[in-house]
Formats: sequence, structure tokens, C-alpha cells
Amino acid sequence: MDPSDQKHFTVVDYVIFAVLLAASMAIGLYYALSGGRQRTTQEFLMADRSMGCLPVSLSLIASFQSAVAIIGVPAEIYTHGTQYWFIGCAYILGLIIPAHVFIPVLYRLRISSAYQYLELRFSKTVRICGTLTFIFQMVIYMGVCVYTPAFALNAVTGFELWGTVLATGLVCTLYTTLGGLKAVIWTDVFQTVVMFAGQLAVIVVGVLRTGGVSEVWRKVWEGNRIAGLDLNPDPTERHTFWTLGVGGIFLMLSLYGVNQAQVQRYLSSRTEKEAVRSCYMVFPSLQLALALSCVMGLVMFARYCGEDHSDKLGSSSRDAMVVYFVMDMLQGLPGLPGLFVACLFSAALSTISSAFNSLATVTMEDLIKPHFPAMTEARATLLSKVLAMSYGLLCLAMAYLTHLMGDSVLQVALKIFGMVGGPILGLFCLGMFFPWANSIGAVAGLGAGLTVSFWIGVGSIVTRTSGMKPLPPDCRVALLSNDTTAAIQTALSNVTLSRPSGLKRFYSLSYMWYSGFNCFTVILIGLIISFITGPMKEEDVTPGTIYPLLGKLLCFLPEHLKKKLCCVTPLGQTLAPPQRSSPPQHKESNGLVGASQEEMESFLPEAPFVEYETAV
Ligand SMILES: CC(C)(CO)[C@@H](O)C(=O)NCCC(=O)O
Ligand code: NA
Repeated sequence: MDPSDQKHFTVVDYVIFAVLLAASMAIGLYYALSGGRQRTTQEFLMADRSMGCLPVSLSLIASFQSAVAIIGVPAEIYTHGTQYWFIGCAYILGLIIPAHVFIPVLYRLRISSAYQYLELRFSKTVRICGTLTFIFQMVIYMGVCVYTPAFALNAVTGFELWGTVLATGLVCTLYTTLGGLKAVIWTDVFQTVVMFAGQLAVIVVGVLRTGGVSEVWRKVWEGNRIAGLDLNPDPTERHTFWTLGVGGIFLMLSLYGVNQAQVQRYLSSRTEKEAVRSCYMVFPSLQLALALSCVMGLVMFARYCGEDHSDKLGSSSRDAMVVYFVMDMLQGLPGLPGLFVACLFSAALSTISSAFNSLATVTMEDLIKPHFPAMTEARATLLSKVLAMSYGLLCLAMAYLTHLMGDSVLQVALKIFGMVGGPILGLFCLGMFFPWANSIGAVAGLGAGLTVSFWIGVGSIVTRTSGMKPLPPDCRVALLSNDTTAAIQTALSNVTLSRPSGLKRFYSLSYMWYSGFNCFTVILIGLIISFITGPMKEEDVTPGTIYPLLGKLLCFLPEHLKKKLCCVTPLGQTLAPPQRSSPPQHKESNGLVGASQEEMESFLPEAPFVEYETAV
């Protein structure tokens, strides 16, 4: 093992790290042995629909806040300045819209998988297409999540790369498989706290060792790292207020509105109110998480700018550099390097466990149950556990794929969310907001959305115009005299002035617009195809699956015109409580909170679907 390992890690550090893993396992065991002992899919996958808003909200942040953000955001701030911080603006609408549009519709349908919605609204085919797209998205995302902390630690401390990947995957698979969603949510709570503690420790030590807050501020100011609001409307500009603050809303909607990992948490809430409240409570914590990682980037800049570390590191990766800086900064403070490693792994474990559990849920609910309606509850639960475990193993394989990529990890993760999550968001929006959309339109829209998204995504990789400005290899330039800096900046802006044209310009769309653009493509193509093949009629749409968005936006129009334009009449009423009992095919998930054992045993998955698809 690398000698630097000993330099950074003392016994206390190993103990702290071991405590994290042991506590996570213990929570898993606790929920395996208490409550209903994970003997029903209702408990294993839905936490008995009994969760309160505090654990749910912390768990909601944990789902998509992984080591990728802990390492990637400081790397981004260190290299490009604080412009990325403006993504915080997108959190406002990005959480209000899920709370008041997606949660009410999905919660009132009493479903278990978000993709059940697609069957209720469109058809079985659309549901399966949606599910498969989601599985694809989460499996590649998981690869990035497992790989990132392992890679960074390996580069700096000499921890065995694949050993770390294996350990993360195994611990996580174990407690997820043992304790089900309850264990996943409660470990998330614990791990989120560890994550914040680790980041805070790094910042405090960093500020103290740099010479105080005012010194840090002076250095980042002189180093040009504080960015003003960039209102450049160019959609190919990587980070501007528009790409981050507006494009980011769609990114947030695809994660917090329709992603199964999050929807499952909303659905596991005791009441709809509790679910909405937990969504609101995400806002301050998510802002805190963003602020901590941005400030960490700034502190690192203040402390290290001008020093060249790539020779010691043997890697030019900015992500590995962040871990190097942190370890260097915490040197000689026993326990803190261990806390930071625990912070990285908390972030990773909480994301991977959510992914495992949500993948097991959709595979069970959407792909298996509908085909084996006679399966017993015991068998279904066993199968869910086997599924959670198989996805664990699959994610190890995916980590290897990420190993072969080598972009900034933050950008890779956000690109996956945009390229695959964007079209899924489009599918849900098409269903919820546009009553005319039919299932042919939905499938065609999703297909077109994915095609265009991969066309741009792969195109941007091939032509290497990710919109990233060429920057000097290290930030020494920032500390040179103002003249030199100005000269270099002019040179840089000249580079960006020679804009690519035609297809290349299309490929250089900022990755922050991927979600919004792909969502829009799905809706557009979906509507066109629906109108060609015969739009859905009002009486054919399952009640409770439409959100009267158009009606609300056009509230100034007279009633008869609105009715004509929006097709569905009972606009105001579509969301009224009566839905609770309406979809007959959801026996398995109906009010099981206090259900008796017999009711559990006799549950019948997916009765044949009501014929409503006449629009074709
Ligand atoms: C997804 C957002 C923007 C939501 O806050 C943020 O958590 C983030 O940048 N996440 C990166 C992906 C990850 O941490 O795995
Ligand atoms: Na996480």
C-alpha cells in the first residue's frame, strides 16, 4: 500500500469510518428484525406508508446528493468560479412544482411505482417503456456514484480502488436487502448528518489554516472566483443564469417530481400533507448542501491557488485534486480525514441504497407482478430482495464503465439526469398536462426524445464542444498581474467568439438545458403524433390522472372557451379527493396501512386493465 496512506490515516480515522459502516448495517438489521420484519412488499418497498416528514425530507436530499456533488461541486467552483451556485435559484420552482403538481396527482392514485401512473393514463406499453428508461438511467448513474469516492480515495490515499468499490456495493446491498425502505430512509438520515458534518469540518479547518474568513475572501476575490449574475442568453454557454436557474428547474423536476426514488418517498409518507411538507423541507437543506460544497471549493482555492499538485497526484483530474487538497488540509488532525472519508461514503451509500430500493420496486411492480398475478406475498418479497441484491452486483459492473469515461464526474451525473431523466419527465408532463395525448403519441414521443437526447449527448462527446471554456491547466494565472489576466481573458473570449455552426452548434447546447430540451421534444412529438392518430377523448381518460395546468394558466378565459381548449371539463374537480377509491386495479396498494394479514395474503396484483384506450 502507498505510504501516503499512513500519513493521512490514523487509528481514530479507521475507527470513525468503521463506525459509519457498522451503524448503517445496524440500522438495516434493526428493521429486518422489528416491525413487520420485512415480510411484505408493502413494508419492504413502501415502508408501510407510515413515514413522517422529517426522515423523508432528509432522505429526499440524500437520494441525489452523492460523493459526486461533494467532490464535483468544489472542483467546479475551484476551476470555473461560483457561477454554478446560481443553480440554487432553480430549487425554488424545482421543489414547489413537485409539491403542488406531481405529489397530489401521484399520491391520490395510491400507487407504488411512479410508472403505474403511465399505465393508468396511457397503457401498459407506455408503463414498460417508462420503467425500462428509468432502470437504464439509475443503473448508469449508480455506476458513477460507486466509482467516484473509490477513485478519488485511490488517487490520494492509495486505498485499493476495486476493493473500495466492492466494499461500498456490498455494505449497501446488505442493509438495503435486510431492512427495506425503512432502513434505507433511516440510514439516509444518519448519513446526511455525517455528510454535513464532514463538509463543515473541512471548511472550518480550511478557513483557520488559511488565515480567517477575510483572508479567504481576499484571495478568491483577487483570484476572480466570485461570479456575478451571467445573463448571456446563449444556450450553448455552459453555465449562465438561464442554463442553471431555468434549465436547472427541469433537472430538479425530473429528479424531485417524477423519479421513482423520490416518488417512492412521497408515497411512503403517512399523509399527502406530510409528503408536501417534506418536499418543502428539502429546500433549506438542499441550499445548505449547495452552499457547503461551494464554500469548500472557495476555501480550497484560497489555500492552494498557485501550487501545482498534479505531479504528486499522478492525475490531472480535478475531482481527485479536491480529495488531495482536503486530505492535505486535514493532515495532523486525527479523526478528521476519517470523518471526511465517512462523509464521502455516507453521501455515496445513501444514494446507492435509494437506487437499489427504487430499482427493486419498479422491477417488481412494473415488470414482474403484472405477469405473475398469482404470486404469493412471501415469494414476491423474497424476489424483491433478490432483485435489490442483483442490482447491487450490476452496479459494480457499471462502476467499471464510468472508469472508462473520464469527464468531470459532476458533469457526467448531470448529463445522465438530462439525457435519460429529461425524456421521462416529458412523458409524465405529456400525460398530466395534455388530456389529448394518447398512448401511441406517448411511446413515439419518448422514442423521439431519447433519440434526440442521445444524438446531442453523443454528438457533444464526439465533437468535444461541451461548451467548456479552455482554461489554463492550473489557476496560477489568476494570481498574476491584472494586465496578464485581462490579456488572457480577451484571448479566451476570442476563442468563444468563433462559434461553431450548424450541427456543431446543436451539439454544443449546454448540458444544463438537456432536461428541459428533451422534455420539450417528448411533449411536442407526443402531441403531434396524438393529434395525427386521434386525440384521447375526455371520457376515456382515467379520472385523477390529469392536472388541469392549461385550465389554470388560461384562467382568464371565459368558461366555454376554456372547456373547448382544454378538452377535459371537470377541470377544478379532477384533483378532488374522490379519486381515493377510483382506480380499481390498485387493490394491492389501497389503504394497506392498517391492513390485516389476510388482506395482505389475498392481495391480487394488477387485475386486468380497464379498457379505456379507444382513441386509436
Ligand atoms: C442534483 C442536484 C443539482 C440537486 O441538488 C445536486 O444534488 C447535484 O449536483 N448532484 C450531483 C449528482 C450527485 O451528487 O450524485
Ligand atoms: Na446520497
